[in-house]
Amino acid sequence: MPAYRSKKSWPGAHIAIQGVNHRYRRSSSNVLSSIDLEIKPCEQLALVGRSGCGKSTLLHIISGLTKPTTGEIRIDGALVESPSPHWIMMFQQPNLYPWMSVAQNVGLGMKFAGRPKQEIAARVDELLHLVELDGYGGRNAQELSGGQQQRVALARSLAVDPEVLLLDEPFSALDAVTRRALQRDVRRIAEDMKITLVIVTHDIRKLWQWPIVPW
Ligand SMILES: Nc1ncnc2c1ncn2[C@@H]1O[C@H](COP(=O)(O)OP(=O)(O)OP(=O)(O)O)[C@@H](O)[C@H]1O
Repeated sequence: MPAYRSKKSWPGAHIAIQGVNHRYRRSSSNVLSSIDLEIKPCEQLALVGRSGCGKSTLLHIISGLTKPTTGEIRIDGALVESPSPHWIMMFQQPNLYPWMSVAQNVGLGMKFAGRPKQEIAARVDELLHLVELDGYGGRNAQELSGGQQQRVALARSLAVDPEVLLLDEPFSALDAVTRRALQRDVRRIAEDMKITLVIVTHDIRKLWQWPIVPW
């Protein structure tokens, strides 16, 4: 696995989940009740709980995609109020654009951010090397296997240099060997790039060597 040394001089992002309650609009009860959790800079944590207990909802709240009914999320002291390239979520489906090449998918966030073409091309090459997809840049995204597509999704997430990566069971549909390799690689990359990492799952057997917080 190629190494990547972070240029960040800081210790990584700290996440504070404070008094979070959440109730969906048409629901009669809370999905989340009084959630308090502190995640330290560069910590790598697995939240494990039964199906339907609210794990995805909590990740959506941390990422700013969903506003909690009450309570708040702070990342390095700043209130999370909306999605941001600084805190990125990866989903079970890689959600690549099938009509685009692998390189175009990986570079999309940088393109939207207005980065120059040459910088995007160099960064995409670096990231494809990091996720062990050297030479795949020109391939069509839909020609890749499920594991390779998740590697592309990982490279795309890393392209914007996030501080926090939230994994909503992104590897659960993959075979055991591929899943284990991807988890090992994402943990190694997160350590190198000083990214705080949170994964959620209802299936503890699908985790590979994570510190676990039971729900
Ligand atoms: N948009 C929504 N509107 C109403 N209810 C929702 C919505 N999204 C999720 N829920 C409900 O909230 C509860 C928690 O859902 P959530 O997806 O957070 O659970 P989970 O722990 O991630 O489950 P799983 O392990 O099966 O993925 C479920 O009962 C679900 O039906």
